[in-house]
Amino acid sequence: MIRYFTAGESHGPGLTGIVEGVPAGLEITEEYIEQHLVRRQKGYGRGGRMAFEKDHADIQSGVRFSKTMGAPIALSMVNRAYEKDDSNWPKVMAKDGERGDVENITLPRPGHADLVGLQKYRFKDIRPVIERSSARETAMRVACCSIARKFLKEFGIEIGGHVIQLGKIGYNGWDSVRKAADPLAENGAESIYKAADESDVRCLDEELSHEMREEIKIKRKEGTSLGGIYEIVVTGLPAGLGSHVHWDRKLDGQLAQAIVSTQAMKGVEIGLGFDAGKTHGHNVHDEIIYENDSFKRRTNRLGGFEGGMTTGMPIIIRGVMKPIPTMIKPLKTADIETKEEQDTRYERSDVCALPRAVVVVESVIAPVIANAILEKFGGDSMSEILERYQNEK
Ligand SMILES: Cc1cc2nc3c(=O)[nH]c(=O)nc-3n(C[C@H](O)[C@H](O)[C@H](O)COP(=O)(O)O)c2cc1C
Ligand SMILES: C=C(O[C@@H]1CC(C(=O)O)=C[C@@H](OP(=O)(O)O)[C@H]1O)C(=O)O
Repeated sequence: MIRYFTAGESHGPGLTGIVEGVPAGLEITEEYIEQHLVRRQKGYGRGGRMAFEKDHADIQSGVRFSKTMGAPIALSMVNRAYEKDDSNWPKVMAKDGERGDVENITLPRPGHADLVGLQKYRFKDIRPVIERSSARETAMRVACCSIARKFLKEFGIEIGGHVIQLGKIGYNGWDSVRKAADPLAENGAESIYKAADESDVRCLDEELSHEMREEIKIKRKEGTSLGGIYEIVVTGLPAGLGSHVHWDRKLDGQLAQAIVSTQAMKGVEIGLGFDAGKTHGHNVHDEIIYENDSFKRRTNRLGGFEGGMTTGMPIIIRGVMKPIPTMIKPLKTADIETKEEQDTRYERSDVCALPRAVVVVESVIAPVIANAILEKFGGDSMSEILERYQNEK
């Protein structure tokens, strides 16, 4: 079973990741990981920080001559924000010594982890909460999960995501999204992300991309922020990953958990999702056919899942990201020291991180699916698992 841990503060010296349970013999390089790190940094609506961070994960252990050894893989990444010549962060984030004149942050931002994190850990300063709740952590998540993504690729399983709604701009219903994404998915879901990456808002539709960009411009000027909805497609799956027999073995539920555990994610839908509740059964269930020696579904409105198991059709899963909590135009908040009403204080922030978040969500679902493969076809080395996969799938 693949597990990963991340450590590190947003403005500390760097981020650390440990990925445990990766079988021996998987080819992995820093260059492979970096391509997804670079993708995560790109997107219209990003804030100033992404202009100078150059995310790169150093492989510290577990890999020899570009192949995994079955041992834990340790990754490390520097925060350029900390290292810059004019940086105050070594002083603010010092691991020892006296606090000196480092100010307390006392104005919690509604929608961020600030107030509850402070209440929970009994801090008098919001800084420690900001540092760990920040989506800076997603840089290391992407690095760790890219290894699982590479594992899946060895089985022909590909993941690709795209933006389908940004604020009020988006596709006109399920069929119009399918028209844009499904022809690409026929060549594997990576075709979806490669096409979406051509757009700086990660939308497959040129006209919508333009409107989304304009919407970000407007909302930035207004001093507010935006979220939206994305769709992730996974292709090349065998039928029967996950299980119907117990709640925590249902793969669709596990994927939802991975997505909602990502900063700012507020919901998940699978296939038609919430729209399935607005129509009748004949518009929802996918008829079964037998074609080219295997069972298939005539349509894929249930997004590749029945009974918590993959049907063998592509997984289609969507998530919603709320608008960014840090905004130029203030909201009201209460100072944690004086308890007086105040305007929130603005610090550098993304206006819309949705295009970047697509890469994070593509990544966080990879270990979940990789573990379903390991559960069914498991082994200690890639050759052993691939052998079983070929014989048994
Ligand atoms: C890729 C990405 C970038 C983000 N950038 C910012 C940001 O610049 N400013 C901000 O206030 N929140 C940003 N967020 C959202 C916060 O991290 C998130 O709202 C916060 O951690 C609270 O957690 P919750 O929204 O899951 O409740 C970002 C989220 C993601 C996924
Ligand atoms: C650093 C990243 O995202 C950060 C996520 C984030 C937040 O509050 O979640 C706040 C911002 O941090 P800063 O104030 O240092 O600019 C973003 O830049 C990143 O994605 O690598």
